[in-house]
Amino acid sequence: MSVRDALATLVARFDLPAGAEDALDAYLVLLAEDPTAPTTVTDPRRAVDEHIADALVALDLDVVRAATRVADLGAGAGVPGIPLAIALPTAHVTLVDSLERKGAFLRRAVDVTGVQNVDVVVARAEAWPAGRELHDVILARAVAPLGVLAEYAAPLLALGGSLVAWKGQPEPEEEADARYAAELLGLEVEDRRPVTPWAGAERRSLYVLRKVAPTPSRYPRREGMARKRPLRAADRPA
Ligand SMILES: C[S@@+](CC[C@H](N)C(=O)[O-])C[C@H]1O[C@@H](n2cnc3c(N)ncnc32)[C@H](O)[C@@H]1O
Repeated sequence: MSVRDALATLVARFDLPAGAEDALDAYLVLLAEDPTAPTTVTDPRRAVDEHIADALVALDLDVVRAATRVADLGAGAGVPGIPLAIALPTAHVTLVDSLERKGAFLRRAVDVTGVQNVDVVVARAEAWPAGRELHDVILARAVAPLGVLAEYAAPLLALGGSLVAWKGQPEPEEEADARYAAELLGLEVEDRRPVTPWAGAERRSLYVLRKVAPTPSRYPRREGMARKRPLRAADRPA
């Protein structure tokens, strides 16, 4: 199947708005042609599956379809935030990455796709106070273990909002740590949805952690701590 045919299939599968196919195609061209693109998946046919379909599969979740204020933490080359911003033109999407060179690429991606509902923030997720409690959905793919993501996301979510995290097959320990972190942060692990973004994709799931209580103001801990000293189930007081 050609790249255009594969994109047209995704447009139909996810009922994407007018103009989405051209915008996604422009994004694929940028990934393929910009030598600074921060991804190893630059071949457009592979990128349709591994970037575009993998991002859009989150539209299977009602919380994502209904989102109005979204942030993609550790957006890198723009996945999943750019494809989802194209799919959800009435949502505002903030792409957050800690590195300026990623921010520069993300700004180019916003330009070439023509998306109007996106802004780019260069900051660490845990050092972005302006984002606190603003979001109904936080997205994260390939950024950190689930418990660490919970600490990044919880303060940024409004009550009732959800962290949606792309995961392969986490070890039971990662899941146990995430459940413990969630308890401390005011989150609840609500769903682990197996997904098949493209034919043949294996062992992929979306975790949904909903914010059910205010996050204590001591979170996030200071920059780098969530990663360096993650909240662990093994440290649960007896
Ligand atoms: C492996 S890349 C994944 C990029 C993209 N989400 C994807 O799936 O293709 C991880 C990205 O997260 C960023 N990152 C790591 N820790 C971060 C943090 N605490 N806050 C913001 N960005 C972070 C890195 O700079 C990098 O661009």
